Amino acid sequence: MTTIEVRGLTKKYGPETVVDDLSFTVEPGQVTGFLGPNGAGKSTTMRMIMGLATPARGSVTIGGRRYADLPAPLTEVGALLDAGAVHGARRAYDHLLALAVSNGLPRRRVGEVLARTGLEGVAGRRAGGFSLGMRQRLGIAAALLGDPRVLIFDEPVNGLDPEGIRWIRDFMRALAREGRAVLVSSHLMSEMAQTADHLVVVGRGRLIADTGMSELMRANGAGTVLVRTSDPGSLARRLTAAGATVRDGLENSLVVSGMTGEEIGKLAAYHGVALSELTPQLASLEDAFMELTKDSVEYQGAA
Ligand SMILES: Nc1ncnc2c1ncn2[C@@H]1O[C@H](COP(=O)(O)OP(=O)(O)OP(=O)(O)O)[C@@H](O)[C@H]1O
Repeated sequence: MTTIEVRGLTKKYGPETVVDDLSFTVEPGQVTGFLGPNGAGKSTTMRMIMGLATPARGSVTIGGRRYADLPAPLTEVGALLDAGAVHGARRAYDHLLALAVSNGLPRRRVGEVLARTGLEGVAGRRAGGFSLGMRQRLGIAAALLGDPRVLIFDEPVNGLDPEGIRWIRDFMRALAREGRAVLVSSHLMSEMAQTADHLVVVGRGRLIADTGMSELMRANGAGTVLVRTSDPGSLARRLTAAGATVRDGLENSLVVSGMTGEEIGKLAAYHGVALSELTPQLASLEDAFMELTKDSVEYQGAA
């Protein structure tokens, strides 16, 4: 099983320390969200993992070896760092074929990754005419060419429409289910809450938190569901009898923990109770992130 081990990683640009003594591990079989405000050092860290920037101190290894020491890097680690990096005049198929050939990978991988990313239909089209979503898919196809155990994605959903976001999210989860180690950066907690199993939070280049998503949810009261109905009293009794914890919310609502929205909906339907609202609460998680990173946001907006 291949992991990424980041140990004491430090990077300076001039007098600025942009990554500061950072240590964390990216485990296989899960999506690790790399979260932090703009300028926190996420891209720089990812570039150091991929051997594209040199650390001032510290080390990064993939399966125990530095990127530069990997005999066939594309078969160990794939990365999507900049979706715009494809030559616009190149056809998608040719772009992938050139990468495969120059890295000693079998030609059949091109067809396989085009199929996996849903690009077969546009394989003969020039990348310059691709939408952002298609360019992202092409970048992901390139990252998958060597069938690597480790994948790194820098802000992959930035600028995508909801369907594109959904596709990338599901794709990352599928890659993790296959046992791969997936590291994905974002500056949005709401995005990570729906994608990541584990979170590494950074601010001003420093580690702020390294935690399981579910632990963070529990610690911050997320995972509760807001429920509204015309007879909250009787629904509260039924929910409590079913094992949930219920407290009164604002304006006659109930705040329920210990049951998912789906379970609450089914229970209400079973008892013939009409619900006017059923909303999973993520806000407290967003608040927790703001609180964690408030001292490390570079440009504070005026309140
Ligand atoms: N090549 C470079 N030369 C000088 N400074 C740089 C360079 N690359 C990044 N920086 C600076 O390093 C800091 C961290 O940038 P980085 O892009 O790693 O952050 P980030 O967390 O990925 O944020 P974003 O989401 O905005 O890309 C920023 O202050 C940035 O201006």
